[in-house]
Amino acid sequence: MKLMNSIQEIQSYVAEEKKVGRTVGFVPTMGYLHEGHLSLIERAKNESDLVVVSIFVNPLQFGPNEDFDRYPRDLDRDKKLAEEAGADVLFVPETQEMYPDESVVTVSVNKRVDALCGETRVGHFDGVATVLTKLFHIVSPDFAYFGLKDAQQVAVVQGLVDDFNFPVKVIGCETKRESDGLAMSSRNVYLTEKERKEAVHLSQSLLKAKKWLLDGDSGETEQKMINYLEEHTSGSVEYCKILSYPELLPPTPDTNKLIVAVAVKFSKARLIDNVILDPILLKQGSEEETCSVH
Ligand SMILES: Nc1ncnc2c1ncn2[C@@H]1O[C@H](COP(=O)(O)OP(=O)(O)OP(=O)(O)O)[C@@H](O)[C@H]1O
Ligand SMILES: CC(C)(CO)[C@@H](O)C(=O)[O-]
Ligand code: BAL
Repeated sequence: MKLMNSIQEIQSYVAEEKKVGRTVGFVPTMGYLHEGHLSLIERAKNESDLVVVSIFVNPLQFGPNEDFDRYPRDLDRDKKLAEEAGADVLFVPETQEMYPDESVVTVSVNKRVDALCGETRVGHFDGVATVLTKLFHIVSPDFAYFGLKDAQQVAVVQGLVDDFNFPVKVIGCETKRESDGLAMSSRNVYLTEKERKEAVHLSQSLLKAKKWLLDGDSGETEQKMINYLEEHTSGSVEYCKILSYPELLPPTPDTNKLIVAVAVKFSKARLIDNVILDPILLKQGSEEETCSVH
């Protein structure tokens, strides 16, 4: 695996590879890799000739009171894990390399950002869209892999790619979970022992929501989820929402994909999770196809 820090170096390397007909799979990350990230790298390896992984903790997507400064970092461990999973190039730019001018031109997204994390982390998706616009130009991927744990990010990035005609296929990949159902996340390391035990209730609330949706409407189910999470965790519930996916609008009888999404703030970690459901299969009670939580 080649480690690259310079934009010019990776751009020329990828250009040479593409000249000889190799396809490029890209996995953008903020590092502190876990099995969720590794599953994206492994999938990219199966589907493309050259796998590029980036590690960049993007300051533009963090709010002023968020955890940019203490975001977990361990480059030596990441190098080893990325290589073992099949990365060919690990791109790790410094902030100065990505944003040499303080007054960087930013991308502003207005689609699929008025709900969920877009509503509570104002400006977050502008930061994500800005860094991905740069990274897509730098890496020129044919395929870009994203985890559905961040389902809103997948929806927003798909909108960006469609509307700005990026020649890249966005691939949303299933959420990897710990054995008790907790979605893997770099931020899980911030949880205290007690919070780690409580955190299982995020995925449990999604499973319960499936049952509650059969008995009641989405408004009632959202309230039941809030009550459940308030009862079973010490965290503060930021949202429990049921919306259409990927549009992220209130569901109607014609909605053919629903997302049930939660965000809970613990003392040092804000965790999110979701499940994407097919309302018709939900009514028919097909467990397997309606829920990817377990
Ligand atoms: N459990 C998971 N399963 C599959 N993909 C994941 C998982 N967790 C993160 N990813 C994906 O990995 C990519 C990089 O994410 P990132 O580096 O922010 O990791 P993270 O664990 O989501 O971190 P954070 O705790 O900051 O949310 C994103 O596309 C993200 O959706
Ligand atoms: C896609 C991404 C790497 C952009 O900084 C980040 O939002 C993430 O890790 O999900
Ligand atoms: N995986 C999401 C990136 C963020 O929380 O900023």
